[in-house]
Amino acid sequence: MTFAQRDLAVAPASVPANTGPVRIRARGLSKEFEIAGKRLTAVDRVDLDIRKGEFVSLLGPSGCGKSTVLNMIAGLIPASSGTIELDGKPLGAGHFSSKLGYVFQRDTTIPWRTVKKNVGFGLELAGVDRASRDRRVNEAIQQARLNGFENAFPGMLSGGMRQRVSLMRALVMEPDILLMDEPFGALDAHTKTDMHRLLLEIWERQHQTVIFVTHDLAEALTLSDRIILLSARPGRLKEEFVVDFKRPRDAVSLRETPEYAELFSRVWRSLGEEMSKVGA
Ligand SMILES: Nc1ncnc2c1ncn2[C@@H]1O[C@H](COP(=O)(O)OP(=O)(O)OP(=O)(O)O)[C@@H](O)[C@H]1O
Repeated sequence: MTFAQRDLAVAPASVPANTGPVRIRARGLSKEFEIAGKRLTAVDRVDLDIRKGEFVSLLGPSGCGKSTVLNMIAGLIPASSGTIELDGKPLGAGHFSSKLGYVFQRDTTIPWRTVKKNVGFGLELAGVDRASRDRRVNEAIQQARLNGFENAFPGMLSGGMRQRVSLMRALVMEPDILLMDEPFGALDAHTKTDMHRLLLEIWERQHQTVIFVTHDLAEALTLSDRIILLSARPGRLKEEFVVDFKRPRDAVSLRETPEYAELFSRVWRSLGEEMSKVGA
């Protein structure tokens, strides 16, 4: 199925996200770093089950190990102990699966390539032929409302537009698992909300399995099916929250509902306990 066909095939919204098969399973996942001769436990025995098509946010205070968990799942860094399985098969460090797409917080656009060439970079590396590449890139550019900027260089774009380029560069590869590390952390509130709308629009059609790292509770509530709260370092599982607001969601009007306010204050209290440990 092409990017466009898949995009048009509206996924059944009524299927509860948390009853599908487990795609990513982590057991006893731990990571120790050595800093100036001292061992630091960043992540401590984390167990995760992320189901097919689920949108899960990893939330926690700064430095609690969220990115470290994501990087271990991506195979970018090895775990000190524990296991990670993808569809029931062990996933070792360095085994970056073609099923996985990764979007980083920092600007990863390539300054000397145009928008079109940035979006198509992965397809080019994968050896996709010119005609299919052009078609897929053009569709992605339309979808991200970047038309008119195909031949612009990243330096000519706003931060939000650059992040849309990075997002589409990952999505054009049609990953069915998307790992996102505070992708909108550097954007102002309005641009961030625009990105939430774009991501929700795409996800609600394609239902990728998403792990989204953030320390922004409003963002986690807007986007996710489930929030996994990590404790202050060393990152341990503290609490899980099911976010069952109906979909499709509107990133702005959702925040005006009583359900949102109720869940926000519940998670806020638990997150606040961990935040205060960091500050102490
Ligand atoms: N490569 C590394 N070498 C040494 N220490 C590291 C390394 N990467 C992360 N750490 C440490 O591990 C801990 C967890 O870091 P991590 O970046 O995973 O946290 P985080 O929850 O994603 O933080 P933030 O929200 O601020 O991005 C921190 O104390 C950090 O200093």
